[in-house]
Amino acid sequence: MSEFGGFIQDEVANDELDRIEAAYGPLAAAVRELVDATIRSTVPPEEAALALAEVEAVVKRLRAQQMPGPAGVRFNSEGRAWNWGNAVVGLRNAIAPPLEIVHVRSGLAHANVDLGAAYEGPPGLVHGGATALLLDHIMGETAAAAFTRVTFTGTLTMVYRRGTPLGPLRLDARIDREEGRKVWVVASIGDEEGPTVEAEGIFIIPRWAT
Ligand SMILES: CCCCC/C=C\C/C=C\C/C=C\C/C=C\CCCC(=O)SCCNC(=O)CCNC(=O)[C@H](O)C(C)(C)COP(=O)(O)OP(=O)(O)OC[C@H]1O[C@@H](n2cnc3c(N)ncnc32)[C@H](O)[C@@H]1OP(=O)(O)O
Repeated sequence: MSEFGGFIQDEVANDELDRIEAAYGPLAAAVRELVDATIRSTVPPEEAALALAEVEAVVKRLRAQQMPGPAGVRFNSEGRAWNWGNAVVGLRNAIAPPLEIVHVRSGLAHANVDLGAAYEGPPGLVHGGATALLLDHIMGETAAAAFTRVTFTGTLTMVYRRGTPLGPLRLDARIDREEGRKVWVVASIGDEEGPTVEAEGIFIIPRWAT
C-alpha cells in the first residue's frame, strides 16, 4: 500500500471488492434500518433491553477483525476507487443515506434521496447541518470534475429558503466558474415544490495536488 495526500493505493482486486461490497452493503443497509427502528420503536423497555443484548452480540462479531483507523479513500490500479466510510456516500456507513450521485457530465450532477427520522432537526424537517452535509459532498464531487482532480471545500454558503421536509428530495449541483485553483459550485436541495436550501461554495485544488 502507498499513500498520496491521504489517498491510499490498495491493490485489492475488483472481484474481491465486489464480494466485500455484496456482503457489507446489505449489512450497512440493515444497520440503517436499525437506526430508524431504534428511533421509532414503541416496544416496551424490557423488549428494548433484549434488543440491546442482540445488537451487542453483533458488534462483538464484527469487532473480531477491524481496521486500525477509518476506512479512508482507496484506489487500485484496475481503476476502481472506494470510500466505504464516507459520511455521505459510504457504502458501509450506516450514517450515510447513502447519496447516489449521478454525474451527468463533468461539472454537472444530481441525486435523489429519501431522508427519514434519523435526519430530523425541527419537527418533521431535515436538520440544517444534514442538508449542508449532503450539499457539501455533492458540490465537492462536482468540483472534482468527474474525479479528474482533488478538491477541498474552502468556503461554503447556505441560504435556507424554507424548511426541508423529511421524505423524498432532490439535489442539483453544477460548476459555475473557475479561476486558477478555485472552483465555484452552485447547488440546491429541495422537494417537488422546488429548492429549500441553496448553496454556493468555493472549492480549492490544494497546492499539494498540483
Ligand atoms: C491520486 C489518486 C486519487 C484517487 C481519488 C479517487 C477518488 C476520489 C474519491 C473521492 C474524493 C472526491 C470528492 C470528494 C468529495 C467530497 C468531499 C466533500 C468536500 C469536503 O468536505 S473537503 C473537507 C473540508 N475541507 C477542508 O478540510 C479544507 C481545509 N483547508 C485546506 O486543506 C486548505 O486550506 C485549502 C486546500 C482549502 C487551501 O490550501 P492551499 O494551500 O492549496 O491554498 P492557497 O493558500 O494556495 O490558496 C489558493 C487560492 O485559494 C484561495 N483560498 C484558500 N483558502 C480558501 C478558502 N478557505 N476559501 C476561499 N478561498 C480560499 C486563496 O485565496 C487563493 O486564491 P488566489 O489564487 O486568488 O489568491
